[in-house]
Amino acid sequence: MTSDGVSGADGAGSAGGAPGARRTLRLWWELMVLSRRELPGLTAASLAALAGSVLVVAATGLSLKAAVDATIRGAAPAAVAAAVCAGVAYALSASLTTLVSRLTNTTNDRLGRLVLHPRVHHEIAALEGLEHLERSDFLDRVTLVRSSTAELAAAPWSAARTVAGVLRLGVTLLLLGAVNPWLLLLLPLAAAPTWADHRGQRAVRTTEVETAEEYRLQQHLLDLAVQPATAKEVLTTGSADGLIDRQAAGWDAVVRLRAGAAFRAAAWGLGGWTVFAAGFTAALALVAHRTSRGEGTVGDLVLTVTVAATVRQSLQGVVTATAATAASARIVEPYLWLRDYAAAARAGAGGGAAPPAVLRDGITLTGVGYTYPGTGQPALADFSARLPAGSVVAVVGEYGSGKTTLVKLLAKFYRPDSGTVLVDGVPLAGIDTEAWRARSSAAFQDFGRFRTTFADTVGLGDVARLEDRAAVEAAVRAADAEGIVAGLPDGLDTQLGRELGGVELSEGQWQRAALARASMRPDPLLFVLDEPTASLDAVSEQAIFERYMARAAELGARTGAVTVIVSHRFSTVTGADLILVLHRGRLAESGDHATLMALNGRYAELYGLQAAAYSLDD
Ligand SMILES: Nc1ncnc2c1ncn2[C@@H]1O[C@H](COP(=O)(O)OP(=O)(O)OP(=O)(O)O)[C@@H](O)[C@H]1O
Repeated sequence: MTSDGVSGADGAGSAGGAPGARRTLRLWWELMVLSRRELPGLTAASLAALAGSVLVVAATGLSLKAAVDATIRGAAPAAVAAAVCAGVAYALSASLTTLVSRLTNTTNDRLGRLVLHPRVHHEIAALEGLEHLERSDFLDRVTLVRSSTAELAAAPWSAARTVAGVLRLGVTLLLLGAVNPWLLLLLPLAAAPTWADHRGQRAVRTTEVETAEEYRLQQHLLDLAVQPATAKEVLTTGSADGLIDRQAAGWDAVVRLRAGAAFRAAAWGLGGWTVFAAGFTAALALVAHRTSRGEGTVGDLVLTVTVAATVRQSLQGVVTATAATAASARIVEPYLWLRDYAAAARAGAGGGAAPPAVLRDGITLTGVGYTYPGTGQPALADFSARLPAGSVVAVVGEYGSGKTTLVKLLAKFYRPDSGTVLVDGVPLAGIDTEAWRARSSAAFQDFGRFRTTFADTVGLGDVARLEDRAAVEAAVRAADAEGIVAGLPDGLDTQLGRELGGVELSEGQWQRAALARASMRPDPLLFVLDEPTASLDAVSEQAIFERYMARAAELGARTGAVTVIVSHRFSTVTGADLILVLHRGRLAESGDHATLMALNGRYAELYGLQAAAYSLDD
């Protein structure tokens, strides 16, 4: 996937920008429908409690007025009945508010954790390639969305609570308007705190997105100092204090900016409330004055005092729900952006052709170039080579010469910026990525440490055969890892990872586990070994290479697979059918060992230097 291929993601809004109102409404609706489908009981109960909370406002005020007027008229039964109604409505109004909160929080929590969280992870996992994992705009949003799926699920409920709050406020003002139309002026004044709060929240949101990168950096620095994988180096280099100081400075900067935005939001809120409080005070004075002059009933006065008191609560409800609705854009924007990104990536993913069952001709690269996003220098430029079916191809070259980039392009982790890759004459770009991956195997130099049982850490190389003991054992043998398994307390069933109560493997043992994992697929067309022995001693290295050369020959004969071995150690790849020598992202020389030695160029020079260093013969 190229960065161009996903530029449509910007359609969801730039960093901190609000998504369009129509898209937001559509997402709210979608989430509500999802909530009703996944949690029908909870959703129905939440909606019923919300509707009830509107009705009890009118019921409280009207029954109190009726009780007072009936008392003054001397109609005792009516007064008692109205008083009972008022009491019940009042009690309900208090408990319904709490009930709405509890029900919606439970609904959101469950929908967020059980439905949305896995969905987001599936969307991310389904993305082709690695490029997105190296884009800070993508990572910023993933960080926000992953930690806030319950908040995302809460977004439509915040909107529903805003609507219910506005209805409660409307009912309240209608009752007041019936007493005196001047009291309706409270309505525009009620908008002041809502608007001010909205403005403040927008500033908070923008600051959060702006500081997300700095936040991640300080989190990374903290992790460096405390995680076992890096703690060794941190302790040896004595860099803990420096790292923690830098983390503290980063954290301080984030907190200062976020606290500043929160303070400004609070100031906006206070200003809005002051405007409303002035209007509210004037309204109460007006009604008291009119009642004292006999221009209304005592019931009107009670109704006004009671209902006016709930104006504050209703307004508070609207403000809180509006603020929560506005704040939900914090999570709605990144969620929609990620969905757009995934959709654009899927649309740009191109073809769905099946890979060939057996490779007959091979893989041909013509003029292939690739530059990592954000870097000016091409990692691979104008690269052309034919990797014949059934061959072992070695890729050698100094650090940073583009070896790993080449194998990542073959594995379809990135798409070339220029040139073509053909698999038996069919463009790799047009081959379905998942299907191609299902016919590729790879062990990378930065191999994963899967802390599962040893059997699973190997079996995950071919999920379909995860439970197939014979396949797992064969893969273990291919990676010369039987000795490791024999030394484990529960053999293949040993749990790995000390932090999970299991056994910790050495670097070389982890690498062999990764090699075994890469040997799980039975019939790959592409078999990549990127520095497969970097963590192994010289004897193991030789043994591994011999096994993999034999496996390459067997695969080559059966499926025409191309085995690509990346190595710094020239002596290990002399038996390869084809050796590609990379230099600064370009193909400097190619041929088999004898041809390259006869050429007496770069390969011969580097081979000679290494042979001297390792005291090896040609
Ligand atoms: N994810 C990345 N983002 C940006 N630049 C990268 C990335 N990966 C590699 N590069 C750059 O691309 C160039 C080629 O890197 P590559 O990893 O392909 O080289 P290599 O020959 O495999 O190196 P090594 O022998 O150290 O593994 C280097 O300059 C490297 O800095």
